[in-house]
Amino acid sequence: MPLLDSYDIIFAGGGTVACIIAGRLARADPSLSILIIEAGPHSFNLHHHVQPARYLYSLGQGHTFSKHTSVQSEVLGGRSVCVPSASCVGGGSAVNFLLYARPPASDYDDWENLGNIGWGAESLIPLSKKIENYQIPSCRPSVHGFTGPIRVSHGGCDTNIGKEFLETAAQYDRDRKMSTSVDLNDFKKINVYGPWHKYIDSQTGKRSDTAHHFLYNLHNFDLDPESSNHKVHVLTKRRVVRVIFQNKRAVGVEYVAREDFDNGKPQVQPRIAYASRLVVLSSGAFGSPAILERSGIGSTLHLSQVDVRQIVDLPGVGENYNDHNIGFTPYLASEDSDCLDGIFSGEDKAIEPYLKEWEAQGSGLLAHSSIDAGVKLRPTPEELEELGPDFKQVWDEFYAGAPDKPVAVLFATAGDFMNYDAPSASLKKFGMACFTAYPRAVGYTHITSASNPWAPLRFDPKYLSHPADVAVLRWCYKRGRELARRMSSYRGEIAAGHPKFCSSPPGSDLGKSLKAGIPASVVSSTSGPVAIDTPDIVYSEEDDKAIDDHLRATVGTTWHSLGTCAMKPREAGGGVDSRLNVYGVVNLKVADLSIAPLNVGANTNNTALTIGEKAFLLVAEDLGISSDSGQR
Ligand SMILES: Cc1cc2nc3c(=O)[nH]c(=O)nc-3n(C[C@H](O)[C@H](O)[C@H](O)COP(=O)(O)OP(=O)(O)OC[C@H]3O[C@@H](n4cnc5c(N)ncnc54)[C@H](O)[C@@H]3O)c2cc1C
Repeated sequence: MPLLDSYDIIFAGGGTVACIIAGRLARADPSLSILIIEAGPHSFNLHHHVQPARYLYSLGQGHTFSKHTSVQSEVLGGRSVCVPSASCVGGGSAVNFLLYARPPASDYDDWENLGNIGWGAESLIPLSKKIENYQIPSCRPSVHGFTGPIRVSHGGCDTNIGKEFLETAAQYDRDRKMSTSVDLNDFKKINVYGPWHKYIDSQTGKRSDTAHHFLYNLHNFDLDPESSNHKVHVLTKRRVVRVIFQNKRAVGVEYVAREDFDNGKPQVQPRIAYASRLVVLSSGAFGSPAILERSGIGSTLHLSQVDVRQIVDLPGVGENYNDHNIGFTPYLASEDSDCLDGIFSGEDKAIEPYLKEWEAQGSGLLAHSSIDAGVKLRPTPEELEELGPDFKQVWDEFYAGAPDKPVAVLFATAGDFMNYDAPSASLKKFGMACFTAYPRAVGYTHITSASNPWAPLRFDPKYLSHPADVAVLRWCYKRGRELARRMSSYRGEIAAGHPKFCSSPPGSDLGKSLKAGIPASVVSSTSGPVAIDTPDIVYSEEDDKAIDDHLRATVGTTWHSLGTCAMKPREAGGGVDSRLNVYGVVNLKVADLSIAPLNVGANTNNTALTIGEKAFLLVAEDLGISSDSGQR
């Protein structure tokens, strides 16, 4: 069935969520004609998608990403930050760092409490089980699924960095537990160090994404929409400009290819595809609000600034931008450490040693994400003191009554994500990565052009503009550092990736004033770790300031953008109702992470997968299709 002008359903965006809904709909009702218009290329069987450990190299190359540069931020010292979002079929699920993480159950209950009936934990946890094929032995069946399409395993091997992180935590952090068999993703566990699993198929060692497990495996699916025998067509490398309405009823979309544009101006007429039953915006937290604004749905102020005629006044569109704020800290590692820096470089000669094992058995470092172990942290009463008054107020208002919510998530990384230079080629690198689970600062994203979907967005994530967000990352830096310097692989710190401390070595006046504690100064090299019972480093006020300055100079995205077409009441700034219908028009839904009304305390892919399953049920119900037949 070659390309048509008219379809039953059109998806604007072919990312994580879209592939789930389209794949399930196509199975539920094979007579449905579906068009997916995706900004990026296909990802089918390409090694930079399916071989897990290549993700960091792909991010550096940028071919399957859109980069969003923020306005300059005063609190970040005038710095702009760059937040890439996925741009390929499969979206984030096809390019992300593969970490399997589920939020605390109370996050979904918070969504429901905003008036979104059917979006609480009781409704969503079964969907999170439905989508997964959990391949970890000895788990609690009640919270996991074993027959869904998305594979979850520990990956191709256990790194010694991950093991040491857990061993060190067990001995050093007496306030928390450690267990090598704990399930950290049971929707409630916090303050236990344990293994961290990944979206990797344990049998093949391949990435488990929604493009391969929902779309590319449809019977008779063809990458070329012109020669396809299937009724699901995917048009790649095109962007949806706007939704076409007739009397506020969505009847199709206008789309363009990049080459149709020159100097920001269309050189050829944009094309239109019609949808007789439904248009679904699934373009992610940057893409979906931008399409709505170009379609005339948004705030009067923002639309008038770009000369778009308003058809629905919806001030919440593009607001409520949420992400997590991350800090990566690099350490030197012993020669025998299992680190992924070589693979991260993307060089064939560095990948070659791992290729055969991956091809033959689906195992080894190529079937890895570099993260084996982590912890969802909540502070003890003493640590709460240390976090200070800015955070205490947030604690009282937000965390104290929600015992399953972590304040931050801390991982050890078997490799250095920031690629700092090591002083000696014989040394390897590992890292500590920590992100704030619920940053208080919330940003925005708005269009700057009425018609050019490649024009930069006016965007500010507002990182660290709330003092509590700085306090959490400062605390995490110190915690990660204490753990790192006790790990057997530790060989020192890479100064360029640490704060510029002013404390002097012990013996100096300042050292004495620190009550003979260990001063904060960076240890550039050492022959090994400190003993477990070594006193903690003592930080002066100046040292804390140095950490804060460092955080402001380096804090970045966790690639977890969400919330910009929030599912909440219209008068509270909502973009969609709890059936995902855009307010003020008909036949138009948004289905992706932009609908999340509040942040979640975890990496966000699992929430996107769950939204995909929920959205499928809603769409199927609206279209009168039995959702049972969409199961496999
Ligand atoms: C680098 C990176 C690392 C990450 N690591 C992890 C991790 O380890 N674990 C985890 O749980 N989560 C991780 N995430 C987050 C997670 O992958 C995302 O939250 C999730 O995939 C978002 O799903 P979505 O469907 O909302 O959007 P996406 O999957 O981003 O899909 C949106 C799609 O819409 C397309 N699009 C945008 N605008 C248009 C337009 N105008 N017309 C047509 N198409 C358009 C885009 O090209 C994209 O393919 C990571 C994300 C990234 C980017």
